[in-house]
Amino acid sequence: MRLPHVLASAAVSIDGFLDDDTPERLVLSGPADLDRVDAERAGVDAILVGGDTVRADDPRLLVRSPQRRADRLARGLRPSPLRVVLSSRPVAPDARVLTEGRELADTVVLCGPPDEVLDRLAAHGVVRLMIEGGARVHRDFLAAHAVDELQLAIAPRLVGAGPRFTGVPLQGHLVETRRVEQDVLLRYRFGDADTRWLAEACSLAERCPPSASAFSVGCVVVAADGTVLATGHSRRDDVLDHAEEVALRDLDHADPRLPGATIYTSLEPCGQRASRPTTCTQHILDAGVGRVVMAWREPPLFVGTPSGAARLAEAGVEVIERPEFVELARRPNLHR
Ligand SMILES: NC(=O)C1=CN([C@@H]2O[C@H](COP(=O)(O)OP(=O)(O)OC[C@H]3O[C@@H](n4cnc5c(N)ncnc54)[C@H](OP(=O)(O)O)[C@@H]3O)[C@@H](O)[C@H]2O)C=CC1
Ligand SMILES: Nc1c(N[C@@H]2O[C@H](COP(=O)(O)O)[C@@H](O)[C@H]2O)[nH]c(=O)[nH]c1=O
Repeated sequence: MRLPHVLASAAVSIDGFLDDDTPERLVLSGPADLDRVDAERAGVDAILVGGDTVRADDPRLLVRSPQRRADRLARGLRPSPLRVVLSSRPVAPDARVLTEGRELADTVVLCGPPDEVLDRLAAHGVVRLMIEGGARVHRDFLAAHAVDELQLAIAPRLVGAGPRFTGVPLQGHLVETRRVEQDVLLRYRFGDADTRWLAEACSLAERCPPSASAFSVGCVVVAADGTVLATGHSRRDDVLDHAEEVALRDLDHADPRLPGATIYTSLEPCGQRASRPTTCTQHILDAGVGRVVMAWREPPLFVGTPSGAARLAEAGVEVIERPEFVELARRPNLHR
């Protein structure tokens, strides 16, 4: 996994179009899906579009919800993510990405191949990037194998003519289908199994209610055949909840798939805790899960000597650490 983590987001018609062939802007998503996209915007560091999308749609590319803007501010972020326009020429001075919301977000214009653009954004501290189109930008980033997650909303209409959502030959892995009123959201991830499930665990960590006195962690339990058995994130059901604890709580420990399953977690499972008597390390051992893939080794912030990974390894669990995910795992943590 390289940084930034890239979420490509698009709305298409049933027949695969991103827009029609008229000059008027076509909004395919219904209100609930636009609100879902707004929540995704609030969870990234930058939103990127191509120059033709700016010329065709004149978007503002801002988080719309006042509550989400306030939540970002409370996390020490700008109210809305950095706006990035990919273009070989200057953006028209009257474009809304330049004239509107300047107090909420900056706008930069970048030019160059996807890898270079991503390196420049990473160097400026962008850990999560959302690409909102258009067709060419989606195609170029997919072709460069630079997309980690694709969110495709299918709207209930046929368009007939216009720019299509066109990719390249690339195998995706379906991680979720969700009805959003009249639209259907399809979520795909790319890459090998460990990479895509650890990235998914890090994305789940973004859902944690913020806390100054506990970590924000996400976790996915995946069977050997790729079936997701459970997911969890910190404080999911109760303020004291840990991610692995809630995921394993949802499972029957007699499930024969658990010994062959892997727990993907954005933080090393706790080996000591003050909040409850049973550690996540113990929950994992009790459930008999055979493999743990983790992103961030627990820093000695809340307990003196974090020891979860060592205890799991001593007990015969295969433990794999993927340090290239550390920045992604740290991002939702206020005290990082
Ligand atoms: N339904 C949906 O979710 C969405 C639909 N859309 C629709 O998509 C259409 C636009 O898509 P499309 O026409 O493919 O255009 P894009 O928005 O993908 O922009 C392509 C243009 O951006 C510039 N550009 C792209 N990549 C780079 C790069 N790496 N470096 C420098 N410049 C770059 C180039 O133009 P130049 O250098 O001349 O600026 C290029 O022609 C519109 O109709 C819009 O409504 C758009 C977003 C979302
Ligand atoms: N049409 C369309 C999308 N279009 C995207 O949203 C941008 C408009 O942003 P804003 O001006 O901030 O509202 C537009 O330029 C394009 O990137 N997105 C979606 O989720 N669903 C849709 O149907």
